[in-house]
Amino acid sequence: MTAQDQITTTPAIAIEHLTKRFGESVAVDDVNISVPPGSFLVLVGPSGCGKSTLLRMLAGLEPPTEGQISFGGKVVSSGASGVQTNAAARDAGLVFQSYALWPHKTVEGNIDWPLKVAGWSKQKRAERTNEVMKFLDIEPLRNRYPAEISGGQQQRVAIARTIGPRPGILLLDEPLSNLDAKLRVDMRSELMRIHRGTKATSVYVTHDQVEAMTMATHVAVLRDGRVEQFGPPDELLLKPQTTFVATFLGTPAGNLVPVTRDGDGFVFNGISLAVSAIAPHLDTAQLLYRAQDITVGAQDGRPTMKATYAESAPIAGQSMVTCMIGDLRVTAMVDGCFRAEPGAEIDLCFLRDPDAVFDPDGRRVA
Ligand SMILES: Nc1ncnc2c1ncn2[C@@H]1O[C@H](COP(=O)(O)OP(=O)(O)OP(=O)(O)O)[C@@H](O)[C@H]1O
Repeated sequence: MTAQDQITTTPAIAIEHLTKRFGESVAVDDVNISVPPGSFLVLVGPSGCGKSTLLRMLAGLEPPTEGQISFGGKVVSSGASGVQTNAAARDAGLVFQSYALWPHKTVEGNIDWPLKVAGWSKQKRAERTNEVMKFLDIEPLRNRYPAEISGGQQQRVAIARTIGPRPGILLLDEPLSNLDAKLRVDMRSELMRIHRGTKATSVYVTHDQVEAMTMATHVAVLRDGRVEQFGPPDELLLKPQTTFVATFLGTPAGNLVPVTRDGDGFVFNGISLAVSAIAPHLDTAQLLYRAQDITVGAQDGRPTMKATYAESAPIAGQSMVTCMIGDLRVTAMVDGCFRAEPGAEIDLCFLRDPDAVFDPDGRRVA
């Protein structure tokens, strides 16, 4: 069952045939995504793939050229009919990469302002401001100005300001990218707590696949404005439908080995890696091997080939070893600490059959 099939209730967000053109260039190209209420949808992909443009259309900051967006069954943007509910009336809160706090307002003033604009009474505003400051652990900062608090604290204030009016949809555009590595990891857990606490449906843009895989209930991998694959994170990781997804997701990313049919086998570098029966209709293919399915050192009965050692990095008690077979970069895993002289010849052993087989165009065939 795909993520799409699981939607039995009205989707919180339904994106249908959504396209955005800027002159001749297509930033978002016929995107279709639906998610149920309470989902954490992550839009992930390389720079320029259209993530921010898609989020800006969800926020009502950019009208679509074609297609439509519905929130809870109500159309909020439509290229055809010209419906374009303005940003403030969408029940959606937006958190940017740059926190954009009002510099002349205190922390409390920043959080209070959107409530005031929305017409909340003074007492209700005070109650809600205190509640979100407590929720985000920023009460002691209430009288400070943005310039007097750290980047991580500013980010918390920006989030508090956005969730204050209780938006049904939370839109987050690379909100952690200005934070250092440790704070990013802490804030990831924090954002998930906030997501659960607010019960909002969240859409989160990132180019960091680790962030995507940790936080998402649903992931859309974007490439050149199109959805390459959409589904729960595990489905994308375990069953990538294209070589792009297979090599974009996962830590370390999967290895793709180009092979050619030779008799009964698919051969790379003169060594038969798999029986050609796994893709009988193909003369050439690309085989996916996870890093953990390749190691250093020959083993009986398993295909082994010579490679040139490049580098290694420790990862959770293992070494992630990078080496070259001709022009092909391969990542393997070795238990414990492994180092060699860069340029040294090592044996690489393929421990298991390939995880997936792709045709020359990058589509999964097995
Ligand atoms: N206002 C605009 N006018 C013209 N082209 C634009 C405009 N905004 C975005 N684009 C183009 O649309 C494409 C998608 O841009 P977008 O910012 O959505 O990508 P992104 O995936 O968010 O990238 P990044 O991760 O680098 O922020 C890019 O080719 C970009 O140059």
